Amino acid sequence: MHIGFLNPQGNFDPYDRYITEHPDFGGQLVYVKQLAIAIASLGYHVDILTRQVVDPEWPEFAEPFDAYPGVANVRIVRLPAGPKEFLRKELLWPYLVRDWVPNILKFYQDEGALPDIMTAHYSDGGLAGVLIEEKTGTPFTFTAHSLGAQKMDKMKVSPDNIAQLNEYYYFGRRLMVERLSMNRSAINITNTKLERFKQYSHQAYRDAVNVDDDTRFAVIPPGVDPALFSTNVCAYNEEAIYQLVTDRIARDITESRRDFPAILASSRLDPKKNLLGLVKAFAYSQTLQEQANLILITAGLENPLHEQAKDKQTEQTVLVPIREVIQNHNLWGKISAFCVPDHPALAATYRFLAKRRSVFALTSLFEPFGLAPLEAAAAGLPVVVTDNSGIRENLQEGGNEYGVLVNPDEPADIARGLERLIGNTEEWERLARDTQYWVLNNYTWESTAQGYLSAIAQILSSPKISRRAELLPIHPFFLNPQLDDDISLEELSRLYFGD
Ligand SMILES: O=c1ccn([C@@H]2O[C@H](COP(=O)(O)OP(=O)(O)O[C@H]3O[C@H](CO)[C@@H](O)[C@H](O)[C@H]3O)[C@@H](O)[C@H]2O)c(=O)[nH]1
Ligand SMILES: O=P(O)(O)OC[C@H]1O[C@](O)(CO)[C@@H](O)[C@@H]1O
Repeated sequence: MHIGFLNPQGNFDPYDRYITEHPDFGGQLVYVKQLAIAIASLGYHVDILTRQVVDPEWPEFAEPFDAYPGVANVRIVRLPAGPKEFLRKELLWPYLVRDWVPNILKFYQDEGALPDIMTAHYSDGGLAGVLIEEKTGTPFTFTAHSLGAQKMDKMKVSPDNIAQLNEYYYFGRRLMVERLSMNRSAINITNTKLERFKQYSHQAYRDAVNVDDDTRFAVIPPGVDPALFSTNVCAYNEEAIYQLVTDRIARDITESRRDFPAILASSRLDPKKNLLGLVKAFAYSQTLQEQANLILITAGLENPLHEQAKDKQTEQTVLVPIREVIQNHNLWGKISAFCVPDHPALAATYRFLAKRRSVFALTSLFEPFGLAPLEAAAAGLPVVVTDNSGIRENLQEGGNEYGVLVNPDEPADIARGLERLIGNTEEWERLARDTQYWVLNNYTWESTAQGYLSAIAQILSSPKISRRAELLPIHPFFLNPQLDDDISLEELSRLYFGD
């Protein structure tokens, strides 16, 4: 069997140099890479279809074909879409319609056959899935990873700010495509039940899919790579990374505090990750400040507390407010922020900081799932996690507790969660040990791959007609993108706020 993965944004670098640096590298790309490799290792042919980027800033993404070293059966296929240079994911829509999808069809026409099925990732992959199926009948699964309506909720989109936010995020296009993708996919794949029942039943997706219909959903949890994230492995540059972290701490933290445990977060600089809430929690709690430093590992910037983000929106919505809290509460010397070069380095950083009983925090305003706390726990850190996340249902599996849940909107509650672990050796050791064991034994990419393969087998053996409710029409903008036809603010408001 031949499976295509539709994933236009970000890119796939065989050596993972950019996972912790690239602005559009996040959980989804880790997920697609690991899943593709796991499926291929079970004997299937996989193509990861992505966008060709010819850009001196990201030179590794220019070649049309690539592969992961030592991995058979996975091709990375890069096809042009619009301008040559890297574009953030929100700007890709028209180029996917005009170039990327036609280029995919041409590529397979030249090869003689299309894949048997596509797996589409995120709304942009979903659009390609919809258009390819419309033209060729090739079915697709849809994995949203993160839905626009929840992002809008947490950004507090209102009639007053919707126009301004839509200019940057293109929420109209995103919601419209998400509705189409969940409506027309053969199966929607979610990380958790909560994602299926709660996130997909947002009113913005009404009439697109019935969340109670078991034939339309498969809940398949993601995995963690134990060759990277565990306490029993060493990164190729383990000692060098320990030195890098020591140097960054020495650069930012007052001398007498440099050996303190860390409250550690690692994420993209996106407002939804709520690093601001974490900084506020640290500012709120004298207990935390007396016993720990706050360390923020953020993609792309060497010195985020002092260096401007490349993107104005990121600077204004994430970094400026964080610096204000630090300034107003006199937290300089207690906070460090930096980036690490790659995923092995991130794992090494976790191991280094676990030795001093640090705690990992993911305080996102909302998080569809959250690979980051799974990775941190696998590398030996206990985790404090937003209760507005898909992973929360897993953290409390079978009456157990594998992490401390906190309300991301309440800095005092985040502080309470952290205080349970910082300086509390017994509790720290219990949670670090139990959570690591649980993650490494339950979250494997092989079982994610098995979940996809059984969903795919079901799709390929069932008659097409039974897979769908009423089909939603494809909006004209996604057939031939003309600005005049773009999803209007009225359409977006109707979708999001209801009639
Ligand atoms: O500065 C950085 C940059 C990247 N990473 C890595 O990026 C990934 C982050 O993944 P995740 O925590 O899952 O967040 P997102 O990038 O936002 O991923 C989306 O897709 C994931 C897979 O479906 C879901 O788990 C998320 O909830 C969803 O928001 C992890 O592998 C991290 O190691 C960092 O930790 N720090
Ligand atoms: O915050 P959003 O827009 O929902 O996007 C989440 C997505 O962003 C990325 O982290 C980076 O583009 C993807 O890996 C992930 O699926």
